[in-house]
Amino acid sequence: MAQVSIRKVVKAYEGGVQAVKGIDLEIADHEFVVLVGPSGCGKSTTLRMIAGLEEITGGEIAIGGTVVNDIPPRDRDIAMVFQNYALYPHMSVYENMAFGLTLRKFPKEEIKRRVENAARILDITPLLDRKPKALSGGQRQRVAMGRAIVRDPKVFLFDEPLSNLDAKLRVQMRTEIKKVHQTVKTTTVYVTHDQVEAMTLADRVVVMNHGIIEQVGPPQELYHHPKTRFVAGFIGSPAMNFIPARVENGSGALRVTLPNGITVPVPESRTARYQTAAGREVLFGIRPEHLTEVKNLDRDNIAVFELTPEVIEPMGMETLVHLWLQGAEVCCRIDPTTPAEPGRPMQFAADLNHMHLIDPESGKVL
Ligand SMILES: Nc1ncnc2c1ncn2[C@@H]1O[C@H](COP(=O)(O)OP(=O)(O)OP(=O)(O)O)[C@@H](O)[C@H]1O
Repeated sequence: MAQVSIRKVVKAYEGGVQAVKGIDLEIADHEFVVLVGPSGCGKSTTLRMIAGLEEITGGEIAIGGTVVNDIPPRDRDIAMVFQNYALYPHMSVYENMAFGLTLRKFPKEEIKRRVENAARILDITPLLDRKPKALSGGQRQRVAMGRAIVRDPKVFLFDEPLSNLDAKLRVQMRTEIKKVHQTVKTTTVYVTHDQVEAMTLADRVVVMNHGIIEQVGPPQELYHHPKTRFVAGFIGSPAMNFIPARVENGSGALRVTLPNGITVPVPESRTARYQTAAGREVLFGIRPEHLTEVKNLDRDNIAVFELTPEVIEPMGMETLVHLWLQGAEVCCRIDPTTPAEPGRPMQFAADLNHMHLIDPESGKVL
């Protein structure tokens, strides 16, 4: 049985904005699901409907098999962690973590056991007597998570919990959240606009755009097999290159022609799939990591062609090369030891096992 079921859920705000346009999603027990998408895509609204903080306009949400449409937030057996940790300033860390249980009239001993256990998981035992003002941002975030853990709810809901932290702390807390989930295994729904956070945390990523779900899948599946241009461009950093191209059928073999007379042969394994695109304009999609300097030419399905770098960005572990092909920006990832200079043409190799063709009209990956 799914722990959270979202069935044909619609949310229309007053004034007619349809923030969520009939989405379906089944979240399994113990699963960590991340809702990700650009600002305004409806991810927070979806989370708030699961929490009961926002009324549902249509459809139904069930938690643990019970439809909760008409059940108030406090009776939904969920715990929510927000970006502003909302700790009570006059209470100690212990009291902040215990508060929800005290309200629910848990026995003192049970409260102590749960708070101490959560403090151990989060490594904040030495902080239990402190007040929130004597804590760093990361420590406050741990206390906020502690408050959720002690409740032992069916579902954790996280709404951009790391967005107030600096870049370094974000990465640390991300690992911390993953570690906590591996320990307590509580079903989690997590909202972020950061695709790296989504990829690193999720068992399954839900990519939302304009109030709909574009694609749901494990991180690797979204990376390797995006179904739409939106997902292809959203997942991965730097983003996938989209180069205007045309599919040609020459003497039985399919090939893709790119600007500047560059031609790439379609790998045999893709011929049947792309046959219907013959004679059509497409977008040739390739990630920067699959468009590199020429090195291991023994691999199958490599196309080599000359390009002229325009901007070079050394990143330490790698170097990014930017260039423009008839207006389309193209980014390539090369080894930092490979010499590259703006204006000096060099050979690049495209790994065609990782190419994508996209219908420019529908945005669908072919
Ligand atoms: N209370 C509200 N009243 C009217 N419209 C709203 C309200 N809350 C959100 N919206 C609108 O609904 C849409 C989805 O908002 P939502 O906050 O769910 O998006 P989001 O993907 O979480 O974005 P962000 O990352 O910016 O929070 C947006 O167009 C937003 O302007």
